Amino acid sequence: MIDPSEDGMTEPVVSLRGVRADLGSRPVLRGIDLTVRHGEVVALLGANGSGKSTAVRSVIGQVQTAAGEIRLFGTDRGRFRDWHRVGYVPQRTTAASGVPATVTEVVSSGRLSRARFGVLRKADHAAVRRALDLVGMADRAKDPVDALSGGQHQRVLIARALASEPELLIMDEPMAGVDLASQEVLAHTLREQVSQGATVLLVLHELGPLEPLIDRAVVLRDGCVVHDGPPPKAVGQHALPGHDHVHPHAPAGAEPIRTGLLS
Ligand SMILES: Nc1ncnc2c1ncn2[C@@H]1O[C@H](COP(=O)(O)OP(=O)(O)OP(=O)(O)O)[C@@H](O)[C@H]1O
Repeated sequence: MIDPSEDGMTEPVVSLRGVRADLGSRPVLRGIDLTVRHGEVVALLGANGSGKSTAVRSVIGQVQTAAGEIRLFGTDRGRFRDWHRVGYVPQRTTAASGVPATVTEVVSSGRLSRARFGVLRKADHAAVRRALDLVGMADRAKDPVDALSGGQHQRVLIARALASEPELLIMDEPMAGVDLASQEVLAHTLREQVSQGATVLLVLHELGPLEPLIDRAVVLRDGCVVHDGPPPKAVGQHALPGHDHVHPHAPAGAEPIRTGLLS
């Protein structure tokens, strides 16, 4: 029988094997394995400080790893150069504040990885407009990002990631601090991307409105993977719209694997 892992077509889009990372001399990732296959939507869940952001930041090379192997589209991360194939939405910060950039300028910066010699051409400007349209921000194109609400700002960061028309989207808590209207726009945008074949790795605190999109959940605790499989049901139900909290303990009688995964 042919081992599908040896078939180039089924090479995972993201693969981490035994990845360890230390931050400030403290072990934050303690040997994690994570695989995201073509077209999959994988949620990385876990309590505060469990290592979710560190894991995705190690994938895009923002965190140095102490051991293990990371591959992107089958290539060792150290040798990977096709960064236009990857769209990254960082955990929302106040990065925009004080920066006198317009919405279009911010989104255009996400297209530079595709632009030849760093010059945006007609097709690039069209891709930027498409990305703005996708997140419903075309009418704010000329506004300074400083003038936007938190949810609108997040939409702009997502448009920036989409501007390079990436095959892999990595998002760190895209729904955090985002108003309901923007959450719906983001869920819709993500649905569109997924229906067009995008592969998605999402850091989430709770599944929330993205729950129907999630194929698999990987749960971290103290820098280790404690669950890799179907999204934890108990958590999912509580994370549906109308539930803005996650119970620290699963109800009595719940399957052990689902108990307190996020606590
Ligand atoms: N630059 C750093 N230096 C030292 N420790 C760090 C640094 N960045 C993160 N940490 C620590 O590493 C641990 C994991 O952080 P990380 O941000 O990956 O967790 P997380 O699961 O994404 O948490 P959250 O849900 O709060 O974002 C935390 O204890 C955090 O305090």
